[in-house]
Order: sequence, then C-alpha cells, then structure tokens
Amino acid sequence: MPDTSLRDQLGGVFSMRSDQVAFLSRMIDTHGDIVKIRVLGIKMIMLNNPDFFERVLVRNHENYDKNTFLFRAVEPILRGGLIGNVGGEPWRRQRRIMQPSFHRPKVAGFAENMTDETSRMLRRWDREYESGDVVNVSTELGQLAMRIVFRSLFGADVGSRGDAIEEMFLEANQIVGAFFRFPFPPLSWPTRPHRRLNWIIRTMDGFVSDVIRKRVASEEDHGDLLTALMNAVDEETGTGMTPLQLHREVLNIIIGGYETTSNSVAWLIYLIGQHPEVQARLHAEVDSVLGGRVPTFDDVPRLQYTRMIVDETLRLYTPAWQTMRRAIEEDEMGGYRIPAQSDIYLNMFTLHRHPDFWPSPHTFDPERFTPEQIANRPRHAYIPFASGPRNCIGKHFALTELTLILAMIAQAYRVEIPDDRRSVEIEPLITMHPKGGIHTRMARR
Ligand code: HEM
Repeated sequence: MPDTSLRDQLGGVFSMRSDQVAFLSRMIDTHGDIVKIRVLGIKMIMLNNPDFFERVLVRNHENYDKNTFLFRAVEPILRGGLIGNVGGEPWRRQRRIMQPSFHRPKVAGFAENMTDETSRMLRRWDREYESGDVVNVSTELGQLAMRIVFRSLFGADVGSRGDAIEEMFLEANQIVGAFFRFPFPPLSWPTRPHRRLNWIIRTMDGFVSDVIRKRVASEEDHGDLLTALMNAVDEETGTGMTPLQLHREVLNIIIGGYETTSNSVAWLIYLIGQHPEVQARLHAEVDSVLGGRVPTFDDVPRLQYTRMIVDETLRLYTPAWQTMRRAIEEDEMGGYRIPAQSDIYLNMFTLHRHPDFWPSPHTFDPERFTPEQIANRPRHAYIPFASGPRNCIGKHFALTELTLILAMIAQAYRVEIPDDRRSVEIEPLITMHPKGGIHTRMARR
C-alpha cells in the first residue's frame, strides 16, 4: 500500500498543525485513493474513493467500529452517546430507541420551530440593521441554529441561558478543534484550555440535568424531542433509556445538530452572495413557490433549486468533514490488504472534491444536483451525512432546516459579499468553519 515518505512524516507534524486539509490533499494527490498516513506515531489508512467509503460504511459495516483514537480522544465529551458510541449491540439498541424520534412526521413537527426562530431573527435584522449594512452572519446564524436545536429539544425550557450556552459551545469547539489538529497533550491533561473545557462540560451537564429533572417531575408531554426521547422504548425489549443515557444523548444531539447546521448556513449565504446568478434563480423560486408567505414543511419538496444550492454547499464545505473507523478483522480494498485493527481515516472534504467525480471540483455549481447529474455519479461520491446504518440520525432535520432558513433569508434579503470579504479561508475544526466568519452586505428586497 502507498505510504507517506519519511520527509512527509516529519513535515506532517508541522503541516497537520498549520494546514491539515492541504497536507491530506497532498498525500492523496501524490499517492492515490488509498494511502498510509503516519504522523507523530499515529498510523492510519486514508481512503478517498466512493467504493472504499461504501465498503467501510455499508457493504462491510459490521467489520468497522468507532474504537479509534479520534473517538477515544473525545470520549470525555461524547461519553457513550450515539455519535461516539463504539458500535455493536449497545449502539444498535440506542439507535433503535432514538430513530423514531427523527422520522419524517417528527421532523415535520419541528419545522415550525425552524421558521418561527428564523422569522424572529429576520425581524431583529430589520430593526437592528440599515439596508446595505455589512453583517457578520456567522454569529447571527450560530445563534439561530442553537435556538432551533434547543427549542426542538426542550420546547420553552431553554430560557435566557441559551446565549451563554452558545458562547460556551463555541469556546469548547475551539479547544477541541485545536486538539484535533495536534492531538497532544491528551484532553485529560490539566492544561489551561483543557481545564476550561472541563468547566464548560460541567456547566452544560448542570443545564441538561436541570431540564431533565424538571421534566421527570412534571410528567407533562411538552411535544418536544426531549419528551419523545424520554418516552421512547426499544421495540425489541420494551425498555427505554436510563436518565444517564438520556442525558448523554441530549448532549450528543446538541453537539451533532448545532455547529454543523450553523456553519452550513453561513457557507450558504457566502456562496449565494458570491454568485448573483444563482441568487437570482433562488429568489425567483422562493417568490413563485411561497408568494411571500412563511414556508411550511410541505413546501420543502417544492423548493427544488433551493435544495440544490444546499446540496452543493454541503459538498464544497462539508461540515462533518472527517471521521474514523477501526477494521475489526482483516479486509481488502482496491487490491490492498487492510490489516485487522487498522485505523481507517475517512475525509469527506477531499472525497467531495475528487476530480474523477466532480469536474472543476472547487467551483460552486448547484447544477451538479439535478436528478440526471446525481444519477450519473456513484452514490458514495457524495456523503455529507455519511452512509449506511451509522449515517446521521438528524439528516432530515438538517436538510429541512437548511432549506427553510435559506428560503426565508432569500425571501427577505439580497446578500452581497463586499470585495474585501470575498476571500474566506476554511478553518477545519470539529466542523468546517469559515475563518473569521462570513461578512455580507444585506439589502432588503
Ligand atoms: C448539515 C448538518 C449535519 C451534517 C453535515 C451531519 C453529519 C453527520 C455525519 C457525517 C455523521 C456520521 C459521523 C460518523 O460516522 O462519525 C453524523 C452522525 C450523527 N449526527 Fe449529524 N449532521 C448534521 C446535522 C445533525 C443534526 C441536526 C442532528 C440532531 C438533531 C445530528 C445528530 C447526529 C447524531 C446523533 C449522529 C450519530 C448517529 C449514529 O452514530 O448512529 N446531526 N452526522
């Protein structure tokens, strides 16, 4: 199997810290779609081909679990919740219990939270900004995504703590993101940022325990995700979650559902602001489908071009851009032997820009997502929500949210990226951030 040279192994220590994505892209350009990466004593096999992704995530998924250094490293944060759960029967049971709470009818019920919160944000923009003001939309959209996930989970119980919790989340993400770029010292070492991270986790725990405790005492059905999860039972055993497991899953849902969507909307705004012709078509679609009214869940399938913009944005700036698996038994891929116990590194950012499947891969072009073009590509060339049994449980929630938010912003505003803000670097933290945020000129339509 192609291997990183000694020079790259040594240089990789610096490169992974300064520009991880460029380093990994270079390894693929040099060696092809399967390559051994070795940096700082960490060994992993990086894959970059739709067939290989399909093998790991779908066809031979039973052979791959999450017992990898990446998930072990974030265990103090995810603590056995669905995202980092190693796999096997404990994961399967949790997923069985939780899956119905994310089915279509449930998501339909959350759509109103999404449109209500977006309307509130737009009304505030109308009050606070003059038409033509330049706004850092990343901050605004972070708040919006947090409010939507909190309101969907806790109904009215979020209260005034939402803003403080959002700030803590951002800070935690910076600390963990820095750790991912350079995983030393371990999170368990009491450095200043790691102590701060622990404090944030304890504060979040306090908040979540508080809400759950009140809920258990009240026994009321609040019609939110928390109630659904509290009442959810495993259809095979008839048992539900313990309060501790529920607590962990709530935190995993916040972690899975906040940053990913907030960054996606920021990139959406950036890309339509850079492409006036796409924005004009978007405006034409939302005007004709919605005629000025607030969209509903049933409008989502009709907002076809809006959805194509969403899909193309998730390709270019795929939020959950990397993950890992461990090969339990030996396997084979592309004629190469994958030894048992290998760490497998899956990078969706490079996969989604693979030149064999994406002509002009770095160009924004929503036309890639017409039904004809989708049919002409291998299915696993595009997997922003992963694939197979461990795909994103919140996929429909997220796609509904992104489509509704984009449609509502487009109904109200024309966005334009000022010349001095057009070049935005990616910041690969846990999710793919726009470095310094997205600044746009917002003109009321
Ligand atoms: C644009 C938005 C989103 C993207 C791109 C995204 C992406 C992903 C990906 C790639 C995975 C698989 C991770 C892996 O295999 O290591 C995943 C898992 C997960 N996501 Fe999302 N996600 C998004 C939104 C959400 C939302 C809104 C929620 C919850 C409301 C959520 C909750 C979860 C959970 C709980 C898992 C773990 C599932 C399991 O292992 O069974 N995500 N997500």
